[in-house]
Amino acid sequence: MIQEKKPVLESQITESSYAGKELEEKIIQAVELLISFRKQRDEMQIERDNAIKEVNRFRKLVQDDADEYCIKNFFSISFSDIIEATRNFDPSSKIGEGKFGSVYKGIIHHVKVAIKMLPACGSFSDSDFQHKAESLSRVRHPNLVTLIGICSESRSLAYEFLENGNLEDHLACCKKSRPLHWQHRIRIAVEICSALIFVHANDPCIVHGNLRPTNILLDAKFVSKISDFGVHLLISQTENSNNDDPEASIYVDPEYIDNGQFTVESDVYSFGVILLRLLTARPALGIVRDVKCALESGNLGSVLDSSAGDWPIEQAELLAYLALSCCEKDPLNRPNMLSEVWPTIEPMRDICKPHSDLNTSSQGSKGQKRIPPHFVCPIFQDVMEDPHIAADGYTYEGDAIKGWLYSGHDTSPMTNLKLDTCDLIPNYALYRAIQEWQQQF
Ligand SMILES: Nc1ncnc2c1ncn2[C@@H]1O[C@H](COP(=O)(O)OP(=O)(O)OP(=O)(O)O)[C@@H](O)[C@H]1O
Repeated sequence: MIQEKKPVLESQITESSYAGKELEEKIIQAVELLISFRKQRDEMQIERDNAIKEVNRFRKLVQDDADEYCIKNFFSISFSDIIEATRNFDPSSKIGEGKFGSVYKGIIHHVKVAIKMLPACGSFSDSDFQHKAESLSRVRHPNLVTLIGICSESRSLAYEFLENGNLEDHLACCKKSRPLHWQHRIRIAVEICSALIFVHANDPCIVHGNLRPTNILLDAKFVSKISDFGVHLLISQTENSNNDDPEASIYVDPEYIDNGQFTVESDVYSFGVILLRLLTARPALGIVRDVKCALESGNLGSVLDSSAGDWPIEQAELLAYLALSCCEKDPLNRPNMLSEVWPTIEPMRDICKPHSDLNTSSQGSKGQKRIPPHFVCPIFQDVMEDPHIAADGYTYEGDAIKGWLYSGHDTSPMTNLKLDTCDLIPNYALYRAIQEWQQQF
């Protein structure tokens, strides 16, 4: 019996010894593969570490460049410069009067500026004031009026000068201001929203706290910019509480009146009242009630400002409801700027022509200059003011690409491919080229 099974067993032994050898070889191969994978992993880790170092070095370069850019574009002004620019505070140089003091126009270091005189006797030292103002000047956005210099001695702030005055004058059609077309108004709403999202996301968060149409200024192309943001940080508490303008109080969050604290929701409230003013141009007093009544009776058209042209009723209603929700008494019931207001109003930009097409005839001649195509934002189709490079290598207007990304896109607006990163890098070279080109006209 055993003799009979012997050949079978022997062949099985031989087979298993082959199988054993095969397994051994496979194990050796697997170990070799493992060693080579480990080697590759180590090499890749080194590559990754080097790439991180490179990215950090690049980020630092960009940051240094940004700091240098801000420093170069921010200057300390002597009191004698202020006196010269305002022609010794000549009334003819005065362009406005706010709750903190007068505003003059003038030219400093060849730059046209608006000089805001703050109360001289603040509770901050000159260096504290300088430091705070410099930090504010670094917060830049195309829809914020840029603070370009200060005089600590006289507590003066020099801002970029905006040619088309404030939004209040355009809504009230005073000081020879013309009514704005509804397309302008919707764009202005989108721009204010974008700037507010930006300052609220700043670290530390900046709440405007005094948002109203006199603080929304329009540049030569009718692009709107919020002025005075952060000014309350440069003024002592007592000076800050000095607000006896009844018109201004209509824009103030009722919650602030109760607890004395400005919050992000306070700006949402003021934004709501501004939106109602853009729609109706009615006096701010009673505007919430009037628009509510008109909506309830299904007759929003009766309160819309007809001097703005034929409002698209669907969008106007959407804006009116949005504005009313911003004006809710309880801050918790107000919408979030980024997640609720922006997605509602940003798409409306599509029905508005670019600012340049809406300009009045006085800007007509500017349309004749040939615009280098790379100066034009692929999204806004307008000359860029704040060009930023995205991960797809294309340069866009900062506001446009931020809006694109904030609204949840992670693809390139040009190639439709997924972006490796949502990081944006300011394109200073292009910015300077555009500035130089614009100065030729
Ligand atoms: N950078 C600027 N460019 C052009 N005009 C400006 C500029 N800054 C201010 N002005 C003009 O001066 C006016 C007064 O400005 P200011 O900010 O002092 O006061 P306000 O906005 O009327 O009120 P508040 O003191 O509540 O801010 C503005 O409404 C605007 O017409």
